[in-house]
Amino acid sequence: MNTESVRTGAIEAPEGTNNVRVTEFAPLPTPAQVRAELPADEALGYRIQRARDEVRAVLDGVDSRLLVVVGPCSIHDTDAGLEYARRLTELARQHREHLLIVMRTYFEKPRTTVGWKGLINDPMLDGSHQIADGLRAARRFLLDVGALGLPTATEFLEPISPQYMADLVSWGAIGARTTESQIHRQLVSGLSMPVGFKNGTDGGTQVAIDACAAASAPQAFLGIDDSGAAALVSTRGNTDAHLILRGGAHGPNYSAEAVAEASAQLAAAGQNPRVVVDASHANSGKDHERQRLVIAELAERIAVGERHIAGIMAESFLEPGAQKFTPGTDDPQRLTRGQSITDQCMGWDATQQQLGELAAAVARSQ
Ligand SMILES: O=C[C@H](O)[C@H](O)COP(=O)(O)O
Ligand SMILES: C=C(OP(=O)(O)O)C(=O)O
Repeated sequence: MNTESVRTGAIEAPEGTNNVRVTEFAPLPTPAQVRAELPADEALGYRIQRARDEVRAVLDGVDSRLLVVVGPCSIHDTDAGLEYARRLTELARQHREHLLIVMRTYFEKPRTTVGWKGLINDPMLDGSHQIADGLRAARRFLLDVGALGLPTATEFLEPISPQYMADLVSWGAIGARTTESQIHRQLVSGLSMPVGFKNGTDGGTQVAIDACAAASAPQAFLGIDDSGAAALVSTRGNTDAHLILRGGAHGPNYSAEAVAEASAQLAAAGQNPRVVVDASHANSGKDHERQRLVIAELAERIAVGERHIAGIMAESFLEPGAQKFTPGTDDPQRLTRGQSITDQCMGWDATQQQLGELAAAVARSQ
């Protein structure tokens, strides 16, 4: 049936009603297969458990350090990503008394409209969508970063991929575009690590506070199990859900007043009043130079005793800024090494300096 046959009343031979717009179903390896191919050893498992406990302690204010979730907007080149991880490992050691540094290892990108959707979705960066390879590449990268002793952070964008790699992640995020989604709230209720919900793209914090309440409750929903089979998933609830302030359509929300207001809203809702502040996204107008100013202001406030800020997020890579990249149009071989192909990032020198300032601020506050 098409609009012409509706207009004329002509009856066409039925083509079936199922999956009319699907062009292909390509089987993927199961989560159990990928985890068996790329296993985590016992020592790494122990370190991940410990890092999750430390993140929880910082979020709860039991550990007086500052959580710092820092790294590229997205991982598109695992070799450059690993070079960044090695450098960050050194900084994490240097500042371990004051900062708990967790590396952003983001493999799934939500897009405002269309664009490259991350290493899992398109690991060849050419629109070929070799997702089986993407899942393996993401897992391998997490293992390599884990082997350096650096904890990892990622955004969970949909409910299938976590089965392939969430065992290697110490801190998770739900993005501004999906915080209101019941699917994501249910997912978080079963995730093993602390997870932050971003405020909405309009700047609204209530959706994220509602998300924390939904995620902390036990849930039952449709998912997949280790063998990739559809399953009824029943969860205990994630009591480590928290709020991330990332600014919104009406501007930033990292001011002392905005943080205090969000914190009071959280407390009134019975949620953790301590928040993570994202120095990037709408808090910096997606301008990497502005992240520096945001972090400098937050450091000053932390130094003089502001207690509602449990953590800071920043986007950073080897080179400053970002380069325009469209899969299928631009040549991945011509990309500048170590520079973001999604949001603008601080370069390495600025990153070193900003983390130093944050560590000094925490030291002054203690
Ligand atoms: O952090 C990533 C981006 O802000 C988000 O994925 C949206 O990006 P886009 O507006 O370029 O699609
Ligand atoms: C997509 C991200 O952020 P937001 O959801 O705040 O836009 C991100 O942190 O990569």
